[in-house]
Amino acid sequence: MPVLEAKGLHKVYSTGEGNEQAVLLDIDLQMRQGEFVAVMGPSGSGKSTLLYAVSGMDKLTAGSVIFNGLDITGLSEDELAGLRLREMGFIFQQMHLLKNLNIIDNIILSAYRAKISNRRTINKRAAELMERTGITALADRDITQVSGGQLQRAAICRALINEPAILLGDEPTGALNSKAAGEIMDILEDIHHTGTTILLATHDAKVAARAERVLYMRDGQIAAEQHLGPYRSGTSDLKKREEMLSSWLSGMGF
Ligand SMILES: Nc1ncnc2c1ncn2[C@@H]1O[C@H](COP(=O)(O)OP(=O)(O)OP(=O)(O)O)[C@@H](O)[C@H]1O
Repeated sequence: MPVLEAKGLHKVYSTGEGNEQAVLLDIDLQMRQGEFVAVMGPSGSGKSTLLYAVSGMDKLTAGSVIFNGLDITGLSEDELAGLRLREMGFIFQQMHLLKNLNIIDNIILSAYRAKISNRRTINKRAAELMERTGITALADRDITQVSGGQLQRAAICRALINEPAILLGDEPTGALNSKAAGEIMDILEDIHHTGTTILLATHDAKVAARAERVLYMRDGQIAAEQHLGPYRSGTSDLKKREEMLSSWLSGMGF
């Protein structure tokens, strides 16, 4: 059973004075458990909208999303919020960490909200995640006292605290320099290898080269896709994958 199955996703925005803009056009997408998929495409092609649509954050004009066998299209806002909290992890620029909480409290907050574990288990998992992402020493820091890369590591810990079935990322390395971006991708790669399904939107071929499959969106449609196959971390293979992907993308005018 696919972890995520989107059928005929169609999204139309009203742009005022009776004008409408179709942003997603009959998109079909299936992701298997543990798969790592990257979505690329020009600015405005619909990548973020696709992520919002599959997570139920945006209402569809038509189509359905089946998540772990459950059709989520007809769920209420509360049911969707609960599902996202427990089963989906988000690394979106718009979902900032909370300013009045330190790093550790930002990470554990959604675990307390989800009420699926006790305090001891939550704290243990947070400690493991911080260790894995190299931010243990920053647990008590205010979020204004850490770097952009460290904040992004904390956002990854927050996204994973409830052990989601899928991790969704919108430009997870967008605000980072290339060294910090590479480190974040190493972490996501490691998370993928432990079995987490990942769907990322990115402009960066270096980021997408880690994925097993890359979708290319144009004008609200998946215009093409490239199967790169599994990537073995730390191998020189990454450069080759990136070159192959870049030439595929330039063939499509990206
Ligand atoms: N709330 C909205 N109302 C109207 N149009 C919108 C809204 N949100 C997005 N759009 C439009 O939908 C289209 C797709 O936007 P989306 O953010 O999904 O693109 P994207 O591929 O993620 O772009 P980028 O790479 O720049 O982030 C754009 O033309 C955008 O202007």
